[in-house]
Formats: sequence, structure tokens, C-alpha cells
Amino acid sequence: MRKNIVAGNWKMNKDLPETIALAEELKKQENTGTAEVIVAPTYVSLYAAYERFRESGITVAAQNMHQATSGAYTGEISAGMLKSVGVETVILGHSERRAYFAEGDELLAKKVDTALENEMRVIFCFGEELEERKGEKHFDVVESQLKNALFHLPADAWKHIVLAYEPVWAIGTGETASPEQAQDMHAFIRKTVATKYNETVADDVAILYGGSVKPNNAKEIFSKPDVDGGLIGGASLNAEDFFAIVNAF
Ligand SMILES: O=C[C@H](O)COP(=O)(O)O
Repeated sequence: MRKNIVAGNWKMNKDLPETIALAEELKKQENTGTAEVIVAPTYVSLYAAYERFRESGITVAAQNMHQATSGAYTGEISAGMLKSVGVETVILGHSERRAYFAEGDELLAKKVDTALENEMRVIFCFGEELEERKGEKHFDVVESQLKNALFHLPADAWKHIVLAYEPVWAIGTGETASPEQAQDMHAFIRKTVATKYNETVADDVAILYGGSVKPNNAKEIFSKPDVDGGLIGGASLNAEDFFAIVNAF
């Protein structure tokens, strides 16, 4: 049975004192709904956040990770390092990583493998760009992103995968996909997973929507049957706004 998840991706926002302050604010909020709550601060604040959130019901994720386990990769962070500071979940494939750091499907497949080998859970992001949507290529693009980065996995690995559909044109733009557009794509994604694997794998995988989710639109988007949660950018930087979204479930 899949669960509802609301994850906050803080991106390159909040230094250490700001992380601690936001963590304290988040801990004051009440989760009145059914969603699991995850936040992803920057690397330098992960351990402090992990310590602050201990036993709060909120867990911490990393925004990225290197595919190698160790070695001469200046500036990079491994899965083992993340685990050593209490991080069990990693976001991979975010469109900003794809666009600004040239992360493609082949590299992402390796990162996914490394994360799973290290017993981490992966929130795997994917989604089409505006031109692809306008050209009605969005279903093809999404199918190929899934196929290239995830369909080499055995069925039982999918217990550790969360999908996050994020149409690039809706990220940080204030223009969200309509609830119907989100539902259509999420249903397509689930069908694609069922075709490759089976109905159980497809039914059990949580599919989050990301792209300008705010307190005023979360309930409608989350009301759709194949939308199991959200990956929240801007609105996750404010504790009240973020929990208004969490409590939309
Ligand atoms: O990872 C989060 C997404 O990029 C969504 O960001 P946003 O809520 O600011 O549009």
C-alpha cells in the first residue's frame, strides 16, 4: 500500500543558522493528516537538521549524491557520507541537476544503483520541458526518462523508489500543472510501471507531483487518485506554508 509523502526541497537556500531556525519552526507545526514529511536542506546543514528533527516525525533527505562510493571527486558527497550523518533518502534527477549540471539518464541510473546498494531510498525526479509539452511529446519524454534510469531495476528494488513528476515549465514559475494534467500524467506513469513490472509494483509506488505547489492549490492536486504527494520547492521554505501543504492530505 503506497503512502502519501510531502517533501520539501530547500535547494540552495538556508545557511546553518537559518536551517536551525526553520527546523525549530517546522517542529512546532502539527501534522494533522496522513502524509510522511521529509525535508532536504543543503549538504552543510544536513547533520544539524537530522539532529533537530530526531523523533519529530520529520526526516531529512539529501538533494543529490555522487555515483561513486569514494575517491578523487573533489567537491562531491557519497552515499556512505550521507548515511553517516543520518540521511536515508536522496533526491536524484532533479531538473535543475539535469539542466545545470548535465546529469542525464545514464548517469542517473548509476546514481540510483549506488543509492540502493547503500540501502537508501530514492526520490527520483523527472518531467518534460515546455517545448516538449507544447509538441505533445510529454508522455514519450517521461516514458523514456523512466525507462533509461529505472527500468533496469529488479521489481523488489521498487520498494525503495519514490517517483516525483515535475514538469519543468511548472517549477518555480507559479504556473502549476492543472490537477487534471497531473492526474493524466501520474496515471500514465503508473500504467507504464505496471506494463514493465506488474500491478503490485505500480500500485505500491508513491508518485509525487512537483511544480508550484502552494497552500492554495495543494488540496485540489492531492485529491487526484494517482497523486500521492508533493515535492515542494519555494513553499517549503516557510513552516506554515509547508505544513498547510502537508495537511492538505
Ligand atoms: O523540487 C521542487 C520543485 O522543483 C518544485 O519547486 P517549486 O515548488 O518552487 O515550483
